[in-house]
Amino acid sequence: MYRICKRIELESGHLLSKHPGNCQFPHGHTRSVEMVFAAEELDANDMVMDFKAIKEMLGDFLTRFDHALCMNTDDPNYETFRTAYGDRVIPFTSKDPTSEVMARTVFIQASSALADAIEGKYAYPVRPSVRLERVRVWETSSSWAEYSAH
Ligand SMILES: Nc1nc2c(c(=O)[nH]1)N=C([C@H](O)[C@H](O)COP(=O)(O)OP(=O)(O)OP(=O)(O)O)CN2
Repeated sequence: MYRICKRIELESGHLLSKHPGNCQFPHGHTRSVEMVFAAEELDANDMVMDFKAIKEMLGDFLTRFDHALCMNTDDPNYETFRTAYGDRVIPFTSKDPTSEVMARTVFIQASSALADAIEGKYAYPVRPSVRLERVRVWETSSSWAEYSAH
């Protein structure tokens, strides 16, 4: 099995409304998002898929999180922040934007983008045999969360 990983870095703010400690207050992280794709065999270019394909598929989606604030829509201040900062406040419906929740959010988007890429909707071709293995979100240099299909 061959595996490749593309890492994208984001300056990302959030607050964890349910957290008992300091994480309930707005704060920021330099997050790394790692996306791992796998295939049994390499393609005609001796790749699982081109790294550039991953950026093409997911770059715009992830850029939305850069210099943005992720918030639980149940937070009592959500509407105030949203009114002040518009789409720079990214809603998480009744969930805290923990690393675990963000990893699952990116995984779902990456699964959908991979299906589109296999159908030929992007410039870089991707074979049907390529699969998304997991998404890992680094919150700090010592903490990460991962989401995978199994
Ligand atoms: N399972 C999770 N636990 C925590 C999350 C999370 O997303 N998932 N998030 C936080 C906070 O956002 C916090 O900013 C990060 O916590 P932590 O890794 O403890 O950060 P520190 O910089 O304080 O880490 P140290 O290694 O202790 O310096 C909290 N928990």
